[in-house]
Amino acid sequence: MSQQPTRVAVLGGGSFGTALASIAADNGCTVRQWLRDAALVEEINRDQRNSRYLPDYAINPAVHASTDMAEVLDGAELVLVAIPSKAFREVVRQARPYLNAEQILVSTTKGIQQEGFKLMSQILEEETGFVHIGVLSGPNLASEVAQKQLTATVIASDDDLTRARVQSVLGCDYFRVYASNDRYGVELGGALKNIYAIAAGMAAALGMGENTRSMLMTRALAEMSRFAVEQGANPMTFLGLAGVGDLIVTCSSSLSRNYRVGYALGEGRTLDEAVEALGQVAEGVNTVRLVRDKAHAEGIYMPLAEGLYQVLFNDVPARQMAKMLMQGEQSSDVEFILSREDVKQARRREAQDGD
Ligand SMILES: NC(=O)c1ccc[n+]([C@@H]2O[C@H](COP(=O)([O-])OP(=O)(O)OC[C@H]3O[C@@H](n4cnc5c(N)ncnc54)[C@H](O)[C@@H]3O)[C@@H](O)[C@H]2O)c1
Ligand SMILES: O=P(O)(O)OC[C@H](O)CO
Repeated sequence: MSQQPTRVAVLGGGSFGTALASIAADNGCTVRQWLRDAALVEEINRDQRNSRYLPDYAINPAVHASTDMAEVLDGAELVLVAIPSKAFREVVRQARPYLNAEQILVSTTKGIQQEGFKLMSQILEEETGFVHIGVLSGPNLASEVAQKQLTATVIASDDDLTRARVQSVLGCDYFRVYASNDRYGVELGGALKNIYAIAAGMAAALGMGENTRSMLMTRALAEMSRFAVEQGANPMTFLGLAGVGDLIVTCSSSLSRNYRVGYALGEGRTLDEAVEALGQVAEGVNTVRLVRDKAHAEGIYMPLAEGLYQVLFNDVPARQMAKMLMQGEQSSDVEFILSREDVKQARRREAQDGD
């Protein structure tokens, strides 16, 4: 008996949503994509192009786009939500009347909601109360995924059906889907790395070298893991694709929007100019503010996030901030091996001995 193709709905007509819709269609799924822009819908259905977000890429003709949420969600077994964090809850609310508890809902969005410091899968949970909820995150520059460059990602969920279904719908010979049950850690990794990608873009524009980039990325990983542990995530997740993997690609590539915002700032543009020139969402701009405020409130040591916040929102020149960061505490390399407190104590003793 032949199996029916899986019915997949993608909410969002941006670059990542479009790339994922095409993968699912390549895998033989029945795919519908929801967009609010009628002209783009027409273009996708007529020309198999998304000239606004993925201009150079031919979309699988089996992807059917629509502005009609009811039509897109009708019969969908898997729903991928690829909407920027600012509009995420609003779109899930629009979708809610057409969703049912049998469906699998997966967020692909790497951002944080200001109210309550909520991650996107928590919003899916709050708005629906469903059990089949997951997060897709990893080193996944949409345009490379669309070009079928060999890529890997992570599906994170404590629901094994969600993990297995996403692996079968999206996994193919150029896109590998690894599984995790640390949904919170995977999702936090995806959101946090955007902060450091802005800093890396800025460092590149300022002509800083490869040693600097390596230091920045490695200390970013230490900072992200420190924050994650304080929030109750498993720090081991940060050794995987959704942690260090995504950090590497986003801090290294001018295809990253966050990196590009940082680069523009490093060239001397204002934040408003940098964001406007990008014309798309760089989630890290908002995330740095939220994470910095939370770190402040909870006494978590995050010098890089603090420094970037000062550059972005308090007009501190990036070079001056880099200098200040180099004069900060010389602490432990890997805090899970040698604690920051042990390093501090040794330095205090050394200072006393020197007196
Ligand atoms: N682009 C990537 O390389 C990539 C890769 C992995 C994950 N992501 C994550 O996926 C999320 C979505 O990314 P993307 O690149 O597909 O998005 P995008 O920024 O390219 O586009 C977002 C889409 O959402 C739509 N949208 C925005 N506000 C809306 C609203 N109020 N109502 C309805 N639609 C709205 C836009 O019209 C657009 O179609 C991002 O937040 C990002 O963190 C992106
Ligand atoms: O373009 P960015 O900076 O949103 O990054 C895209 C993806 O998150 C990379 O994995």
